[in-house]
Amino acid sequence: MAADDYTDAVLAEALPEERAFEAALRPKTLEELVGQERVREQLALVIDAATARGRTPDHVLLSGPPGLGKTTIAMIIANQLTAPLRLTSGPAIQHAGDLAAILSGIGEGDVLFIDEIHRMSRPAEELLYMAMEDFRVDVVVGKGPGATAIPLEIPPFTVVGATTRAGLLPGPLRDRFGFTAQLDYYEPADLHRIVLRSARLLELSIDDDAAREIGSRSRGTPRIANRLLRRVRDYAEVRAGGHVDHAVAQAALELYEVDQLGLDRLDRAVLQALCGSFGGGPVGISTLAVAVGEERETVEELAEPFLVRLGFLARTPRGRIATPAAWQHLGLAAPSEVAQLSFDDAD
Ligand SMILES: Nc1ncnc2c1ncn2[C@@H]1O[C@H](COP(=O)(O)OP(=O)(O)OP(=O)(O)O)[C@@H](O)[C@H]1O
Ligand SMILES: [Mg+2]
Repeated sequence: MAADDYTDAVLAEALPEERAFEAALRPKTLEELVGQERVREQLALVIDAATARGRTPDHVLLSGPPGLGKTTIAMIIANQLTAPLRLTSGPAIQHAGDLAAILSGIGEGDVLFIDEIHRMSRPAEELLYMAMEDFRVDVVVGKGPGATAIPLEIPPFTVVGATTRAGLLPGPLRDRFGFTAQLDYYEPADLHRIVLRSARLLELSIDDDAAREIGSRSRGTPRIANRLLRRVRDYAEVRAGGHVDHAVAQAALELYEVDQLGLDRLDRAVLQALCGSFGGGPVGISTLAVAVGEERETVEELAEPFLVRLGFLARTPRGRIATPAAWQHLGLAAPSEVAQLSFDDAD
């Protein structure tokens, strides 16, 4: 079975076709942003203090898993500052010259959003942190003995960096951010509100308990909540006259093979192989991948993190094992020795 035989309903990364849809649902102000109370309050303070002083705010680093609102918050920051937003991304800045070109076009007070900032090249990183600190950089033109450094003054501006891998940022660059927001997975109550809000924007009629059901299957991730809502909407339009009640939401999610906890077909296949074929483990990840007909990377990157987060799967020095909760989720009785296992970290 190939990867695309599995549903992509619960993929945390954005699917190419959903950009416009996502853009339409993005909150535009901090007040509209659901959840993340601490981050919201801290950011409001950063923005208000800067506005009161008539200065550009500190550089902001947003870190956290895909789909939790980093791009959304970057746009909100520019919006609340009524500042022009310039967008770029780490992979687009492979040479220091790429960044110098961007910096030379910066205006006073601009917000420069650098998505996937951990993927910039090392020379570009160095140029960036000089620019962030001193608002000037030396752009080296030419090579070898004939090379000359041309100073470039940059008006005060604010960098908003986003990363799913804050640990990969070099210390000196990380230190240039005056404010770092670490985004966490959302609570079911927040996702419930996000689904209701999105339904309102989509002019979709939905019952409260249906919205809660969709939220609770969204793996703590607003992007997944919005995607599931869209699929439920399709189902409701074609099969149920457009209105989403609890039964419609449940039937649609069942059709898309997203279970009560947000596990999809691949997640369940992994758990079933682990508990069925391998008696709960321990089993190596490669063997487990072969058993579900997948690449090792697919299992490791798509299924395992969520199963570990749920406490269904543990990585031990001898291989992956199923926890008692996993057996329970599959409706199976765990062998008695599982209850006594200790869960060490494999790496
Ligand atoms: N706090 C929130 N309240 C309401 N909607 C949200 C919130 N956070 C994210 N969303 C919605 O979830 C979707 C994904 O958010 P966003 O694109 O900002 O995620 P991201 O962290 O930038 O993801 P990636 O790492 O893939 O770039 C957007 O459509 C946005 O509307
Ligand atoms: Mg983003």
